Amino acid sequence: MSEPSWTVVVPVKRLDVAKSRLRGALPGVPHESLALALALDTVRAVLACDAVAALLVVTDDPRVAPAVRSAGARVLPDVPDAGLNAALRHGAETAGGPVAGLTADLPALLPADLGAALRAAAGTPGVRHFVADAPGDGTVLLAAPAGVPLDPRFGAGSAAAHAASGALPLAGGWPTLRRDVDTPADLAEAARLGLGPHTAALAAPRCPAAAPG
Ligand SMILES: Nc1nc2c(ncn2[C@@H]2O[C@H](COP(=O)(O)OP(=O)(O)OP(=O)(O)O)[C@@H](O)[C@H]2O)c(=O)[nH]1
Ligand SMILES: C=C(OP(=O)(O)O)C(=O)O
Repeated sequence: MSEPSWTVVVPVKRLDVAKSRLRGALPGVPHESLALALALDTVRAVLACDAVAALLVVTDDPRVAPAVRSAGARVLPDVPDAGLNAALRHGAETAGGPVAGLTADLPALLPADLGAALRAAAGTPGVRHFVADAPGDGTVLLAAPAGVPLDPRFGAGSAAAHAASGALPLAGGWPTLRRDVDTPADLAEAARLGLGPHTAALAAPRCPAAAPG
């Protein structure tokens, strides 16, 4: 087993305003419960990854903080109303050392996929690396070695923005890492990969109606 060395920073937005593109994805399931489940399944996989030394969750949400703390993460208060990149910078500057920013919407994430990507990111010293999302235009992970600022450029078109900033794309497959969930279609794709327990509990098909007759 490789020596864990990475601190992973996972920002989680306040649940009442998070994942707006997912609203209505699971009829009858409160939206905040789904947003929380996505984050908890992400956190669970990060904490089970053998390349991760520590997990820092950047959040102000009163439901998220105790839940991720009890799972084993350290919690850092968010930078109020400053956005995802500010939250990532804040976490990375607090963490120090090799640091990887990760989105909190990866409910199918497997520790093995994350570990493989982090080990690949350690391959070229002194350089930042990123993992694009499944469509290839967004980013799910941005890794910086010790002494190199994370310099996050998450948002629309972030894969090109990270490449333009000098970060190198990591070309591994890692389907469960690349499958972030922004829309109901993304959630269906993630379900095909296999959801973590928190999201699966909400997304599991309702008991089929009793067969007629
Ligand atoms: N702490 C913190 N986390 C954020 C912030 N903005 C986004 N995130 C997190 O970053 C991850 C990826 O961002 P998005 O996919 O854009 O999430 P989102 O903004 O909740 O989604 P939409 O409302 O659908 O755009 C999500 O897991 C969010 O929880 C922020 O301002 N602060
Ligand atoms: C945060 C990102 O995008 P999205 O909001 O689509 O997850 C990103 O890919 O950098």
